Amino acid sequence: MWTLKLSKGQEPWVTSVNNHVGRQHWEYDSSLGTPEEIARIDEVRQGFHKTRFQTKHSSDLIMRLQFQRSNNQSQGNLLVEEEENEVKRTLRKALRFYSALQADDGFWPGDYGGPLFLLPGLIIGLYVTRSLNVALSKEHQKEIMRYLYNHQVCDWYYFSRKNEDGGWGLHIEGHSTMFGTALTYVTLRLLGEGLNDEMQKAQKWILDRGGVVSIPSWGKFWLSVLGLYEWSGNNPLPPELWLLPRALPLHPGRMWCHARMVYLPMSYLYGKRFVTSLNSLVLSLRQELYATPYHSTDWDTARNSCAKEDLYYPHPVIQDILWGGLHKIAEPILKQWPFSKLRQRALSVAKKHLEYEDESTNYICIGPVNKALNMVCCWIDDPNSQAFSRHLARVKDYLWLAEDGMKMQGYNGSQTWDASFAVQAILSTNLSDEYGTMLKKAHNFIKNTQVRENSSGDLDQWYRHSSKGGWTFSTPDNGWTVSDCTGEALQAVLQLSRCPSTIAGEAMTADKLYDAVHLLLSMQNQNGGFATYELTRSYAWLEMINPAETFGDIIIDYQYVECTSAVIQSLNSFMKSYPGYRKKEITACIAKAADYIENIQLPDGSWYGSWGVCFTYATWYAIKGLIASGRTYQNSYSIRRACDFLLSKELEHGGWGESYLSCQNKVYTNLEGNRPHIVNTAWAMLALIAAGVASIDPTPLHKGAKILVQSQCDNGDFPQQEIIGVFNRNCMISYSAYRNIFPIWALGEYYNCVLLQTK
Ligand SMILES: CC(C)=CCC[C@@H](C)[C@H]1CC[C@@]2(C)C3=C(CC[C@]12C)[C@@]1(C)CC[C@H](O)C(C)(C)[C@@H]1CC3
Repeated sequence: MWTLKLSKGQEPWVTSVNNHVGRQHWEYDSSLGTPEEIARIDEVRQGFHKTRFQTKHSSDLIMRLQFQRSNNQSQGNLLVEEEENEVKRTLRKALRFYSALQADDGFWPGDYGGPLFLLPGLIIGLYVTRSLNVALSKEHQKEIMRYLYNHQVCDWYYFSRKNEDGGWGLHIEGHSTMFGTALTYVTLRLLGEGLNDEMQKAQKWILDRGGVVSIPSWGKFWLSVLGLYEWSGNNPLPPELWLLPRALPLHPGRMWCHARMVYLPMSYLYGKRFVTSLNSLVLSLRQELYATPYHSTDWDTARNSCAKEDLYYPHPVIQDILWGGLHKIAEPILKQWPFSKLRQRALSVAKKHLEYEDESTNYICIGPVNKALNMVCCWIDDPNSQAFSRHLARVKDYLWLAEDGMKMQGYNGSQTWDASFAVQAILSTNLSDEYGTMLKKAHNFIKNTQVRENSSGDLDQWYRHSSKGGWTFSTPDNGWTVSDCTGEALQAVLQLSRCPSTIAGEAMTADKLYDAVHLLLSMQNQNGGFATYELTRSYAWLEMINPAETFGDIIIDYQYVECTSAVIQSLNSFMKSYPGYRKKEITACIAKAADYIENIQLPDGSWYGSWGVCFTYATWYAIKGLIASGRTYQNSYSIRRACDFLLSKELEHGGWGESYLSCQNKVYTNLEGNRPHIVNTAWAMLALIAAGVASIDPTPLHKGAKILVQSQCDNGDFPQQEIIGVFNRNCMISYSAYRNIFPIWALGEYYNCVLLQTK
């Protein structure tokens, strides 16, 4: 049976800065599990499979079953009094349930899946490094295949295009794309699948669109490594960019760290034109995926071809001219002596940066894409290297098992982020006396996950911002601190520090809080806004050279309303506890940040959300930020317009429900059938309550609360609904903890700030 291992890292090659606290990974042990337990797991798997075309999001049930089995002592008052208020009863049940899902080390493990282009990168990476069976047991491979088949788009689902599907999307809820379909097809073939019915449908999907030549650039890249596509059919990814002066706007050191860290190993492999040795499977795939014979493909035209299903960000002409020039003029020159020396030099500089990233993240890497790529880079240099072994040992940190199978997550988890929200949600209920143990544990977790030191060496040389005092999204072993992750964690520990230590445990010491504040203050941009991991280092017009057709806004680290608001809220909270510390700077920072938020408000009163779906998420953040900066409903036109926007989107029968289409189309879109979504409902309610709308008319809040109360499951859990996270405009990602955290938070605020106040 599968078990989820928490905060464990005793195996060789795995290093940690905090003794592995927060690490989560799955292991299979055939000797574990009673027949009943195994049958129950099969049952939830079948349940997902049966309804997979209607409910595309899994509900993280295998983990829930494990917690149920381990009989985790749930807390709180088990005797729910008959006459108790319905909202309070819902909250008690919800907290009791959620406390039973908490790990001993204080975090809430969970599924961070959603994108479908991540597993193929890993499987191709493991295949070319001949490590598929080393890193993944047969059981892993079985669950991975279960996952992939479970998320194949059904042919009868899209009635209008009967018998036309069988592909895979960019993410679990999306329409079929060449990127998803071709890479998943290849993945299944590498895992040993033959041309069964499902595979034939997928193959037809690909061939009907002219074959794999029109896969987007990241797909072309992976296929080239595998020998399924020629390097000459890729646009150049010159490692020489790393040799340019930093003053140039397009220097990689000035890009968004995710783009920088993905294009770094890509340029290394491109510079080396690495291709795995061809074998019969690869040769067969060359026949299966191309509509015309492989060797007659026009690779030059293929460089710029992209299937219409995948095209989210079409290349501007200037990009085609740029790549064309580099491809036709620069690349041939760089192959000739003495210019080839330049390439060698660029490759060795790139390798140094790769090593730095690997080491400063304990081989986790900043994300799932460069994780797989860096691993391949280490292997091609030395298959027996320590570095490669250390990479293999961290593969499991990205894999998650649920009833839909085993997936590759978007990060090595969302541990710190979820724990920080969870604390704020629990505190909002005012039931903390009953849930002290849960809070104490979470408090310890957040204290244990603060990043204590900057990454090594001269930060500037490695294009790193400082990280001391910050928090990452996942664990400190990942090393990359984020502005809003730091903001949310700081708010959580500050709120906890105001609770009696008998309930919440010892407060964090002032010096550590100062470190966090210091870091946050160093991250504010000229215009007042905050970006994600670093300062904005270059210009938005550089987006012109974004080569990834499927993602928008990836080239630089832009400022975001979410990040800006989280920082305002945390600094404001800090000022309450430490009014004298860097007061002038903090006050100025908050005022400027609030102006930034106001400046980017959209004409309809909303804000566009970049990391959650979508206008409801960002508008919640914006309102909270503006309120924390001292503005009020009464004195701020901006807040009033924002509230009007949210009120105008409430559904007829109460609640809010926003579709992921809002993110890609940038237009507010209800979920199909105008259904409410508990997480959107909670965000909207939290925003309206914070703005004080209840004192004007509490009816919309009563209606929202009713939706939340009615949605609760008998055991205190809440249902998993549509996918609620997003990145780079077009790809969706799961936030599995939100279904518990946000209804608790919104009902907590509702109970204390609306019901009790209007009694
Ligand atoms: C296009 C590429 C490189 C794909 C790999 C996926 C990453 C880029 C995604 C996966 C998780 C992800 C959505 C994340 C974020 C950035 C983009 C990430 C890292 C951040 C840190 C941005 C700031 C956000 O407020 C928040 C903290 C919620 C997220 C967390 C996850």
